[in-house]
Formats: sequence, structure tokens, C-alpha cells
Amino acid sequence: MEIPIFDIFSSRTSLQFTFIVKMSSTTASTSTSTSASAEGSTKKPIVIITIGMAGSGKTTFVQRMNSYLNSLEPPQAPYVLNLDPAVTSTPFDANIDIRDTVNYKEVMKQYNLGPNGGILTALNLFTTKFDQVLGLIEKRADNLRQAAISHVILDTPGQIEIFTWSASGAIITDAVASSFPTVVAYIIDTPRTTAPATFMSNMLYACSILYKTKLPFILVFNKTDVERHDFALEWMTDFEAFQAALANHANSRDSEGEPTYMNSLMNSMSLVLDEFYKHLKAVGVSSLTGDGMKEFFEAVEASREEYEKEYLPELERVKKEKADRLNAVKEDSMRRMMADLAVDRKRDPEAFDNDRWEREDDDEDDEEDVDVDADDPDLVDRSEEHGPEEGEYIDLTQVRTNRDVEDLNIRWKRPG
Ligand SMILES: Nc1nc2c(ncn2[C@@H]2O[C@H](COP(=O)(O)OP(=O)(O)OP(=O)(O)O)[C@@H](O)[C@H]2O)c(=O)[nH]1
Repeated sequence: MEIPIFDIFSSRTSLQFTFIVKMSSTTASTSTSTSASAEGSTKKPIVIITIGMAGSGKTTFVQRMNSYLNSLEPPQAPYVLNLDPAVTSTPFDANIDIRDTVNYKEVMKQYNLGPNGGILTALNLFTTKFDQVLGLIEKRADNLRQAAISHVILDTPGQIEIFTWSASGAIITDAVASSFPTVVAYIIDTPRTTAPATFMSNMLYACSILYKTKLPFILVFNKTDVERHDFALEWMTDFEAFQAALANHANSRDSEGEPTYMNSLMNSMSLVLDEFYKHLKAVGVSSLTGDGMKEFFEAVEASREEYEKEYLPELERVKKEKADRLNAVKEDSMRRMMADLAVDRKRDPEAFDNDRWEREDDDEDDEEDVDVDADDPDLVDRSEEHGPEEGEYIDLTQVRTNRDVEDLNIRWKRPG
């Protein structure tokens, strides 16, 4: 069932914005379900933001989460958002789909962009309407609260830079996290991460997203049906094991047998990342078989607690700090204005006391100011009586009014 919510026409981009909220049959039935648990009714839905490199399996994982939650007893239907404008088809029925709102190919054409720029810009455009998206989620969340546990799942494009430096990524994460408990699920292609250098580069991306969003973070080692993730867990907990893997990896030494520049750099960076690993939960899953999903959702529930204990107080602190800063600026302006008034009064107490705004004064002033027609001269019309005789002309750069013409009786000879 599709309910068109609104149309927004952007004159700048000439793009048609249309929000469509799709209510899957399962979602709709859950909202009317009366078998909701008491615990579930008190909980806000938790938002899972799925982020990861292109091809890591985000979309497949979103579908796996969807089917896992629906298979629970009682079934829990998540609210799914597709934020990938370039995806051709999704295996799930998204409740809100960016493709209903922005045509990224049209964005590419209009802004003269390539596919990456088109996707980023499409998401930026969509982000300008994100408050309305939140409104829709909030509305549905009231119904979803009736389910035992409820989730809002975001599938995102593989352009990971959206979440490392682009404004839209920060707007999306900040907006959802200030309204709902939120967790980032960082999806990793496990079989493609077995080389220490690839592993480290993936971890550095994860690290920058963690420090940018400051949200509870779960590393999801996907595709464990192809490659188990034990090696990754070992590298994360045992620094020496990672160093040994680095040393044994091909091209780790140059022709003179010395560690290569890359090797030394990674060695040092692994020390830095050691601290970062302490803040993470890591689970192995197979989006293909469903293996590890139970552990993943346990990590999600633990993240809810982390959000409430750590993120929310921090959010409140930042909000208060901002409000305090604003108040301080206001108070300072007020103090300076009062000080100026005191100086004025001291200098000339009588003028200060008389300096009061009176409505009658204002009305009188208005009359004087507004009645401009009285003196306002008409422009010279060369076809009228004061116009020049045959062979004469009025130089408009010198004569501006009829009165000027009359008073000065100016008639210049037309230049020969
Ligand atoms: N064997 C295996 N393959 C998987 C698994 N998860 C995803 N894949 C495959 O990995 C490929 C990429 O999966 P997607 O879900 O499209 O990945 P994505 O991260 O959404 O890709 P982008 O949208 O391009 O960023 C597909 O061929 C999937 O079938 C998994 O757990 N096991």
C-alpha cells in the first residue's frame, strides 16, 4: 500500500521531491497487533545505521535483519529506509526510499557530475528534507512501540566518504541520534579483509566514523560463510599477532631486507588502533545463511544501553553548553546596552527623559514623511507644452523638471 505524503518542487534543481511511505503488510499488521509486550510498549525503536564499503553486503545484511526480525515470535517488523539512490533493486520493501524522492541520474545531468558525485549530491538534496523523514518515523514509531522490539534500519550508499566528511552524513546521524537510540553497524567484507593492509585501512575508516558520530558502534564481519572472522578478532585483541601477520605478509620488506615504509607505518598505526578497538563490539555474521544474527541483535540491545548511558548525557551536555553560550552572548549584549543607556542619561538627563516614543509624534512624522507627492516633480515630457520648439531640444542631463524648464526658460539650440 502506498501513501503519497507530499510533493516538493525544487526550482533550483527542477527535481520532483515525493515522499512515499510504503506500508508492508507485515508492518501494517504489527501496528494493529494487540499482542504487544508491555516491555516493548515502553521502548523507543532503535535505529541501526548500516555503513560499509561498496560490496561489503550492506543491502543483503539489511534484508537479513528484516527477515530475522520478522521470523521472531511474536514477529517484529522493522521500519526500513533505503538511502542509496543508485541501487537498482532492493530485496526488501523499503518504507521510505530515496529513489521515490530524488532521481540521481537527473542530478548527474543537471549538476554535470559523475556517478559518485551524483549519489553524494542526491543524498545532500534528500538530507534537506530529513526533518520530514524523522517526522514520518516518529509517527510510525508510536505504532511500532506496540511491537515487542522495534527497529528502524537505514541502508546507505557504499560511498563511505558520506559518513567520514560529507555534511549529509553528519546531518543524518545527528538527526536520528537526537531523536532515537542509535547504533552504527559497520559492515566489513571479511574474505576481502584478510590482508593486514586492507584490514587496517578498513579499521581506519571505521575509526574515523566512530569519532565523527560518537555513536555506539558494532563491527559486523560479514560473509563468514566464506571466511571466518576469527583472524580479525585475534588481530584486534592481540597486538603482537597483528605485528606477526604484518611481518609475514608479502612485500613487507624491501630489497635490502628492511621493513618497507608501509610496513613501518602500519606497525605504528596498529598501536593507535589498539585504543580504538576497546570501544567496539565485533560480531561475525553471514547475511547469506543468517548465521550470527542472534549475537548481532544482542550487541544492538547492549548498544541501546550504551546510547542511554553515554551518548544521551553527552548530547545533553553539548546542548546545555550551546544554550549557555547563547545566554552568555545575550546577557553581554544586554549589559552593554544598559551601560550605554546609563552613559546617555548621565550626559544629558533631560534629553534622556524626553527621549520617549510617542504614538502621536510618530503619526505626525509619518504624515510629513509620507506626503512626498506634494513636491515631487514630474519628469519632462518632450511632447508636452514645455517641450522644445522645432529644432530645439531639452538636455535631460541638465533639466529635470517642468518647473526647472519654466523657471529657467531653458531652450538650447539642437546641436548642428
Ligand atoms: N557469500 C556471501 N555473499 C554475500 C553475503 N552478503 C552479501 N553477499 C554478496 O555480496 C555482494 C554485494 O552485496 P550487497 O548487499 O549488494 O552489498 P552492498 O554493500 O549493499 O553494495 P553497494 O550497494 O554497492 O554498496 C552480493 O553479490 C551479495 O550476494 C554473505 O554473507 N555471504
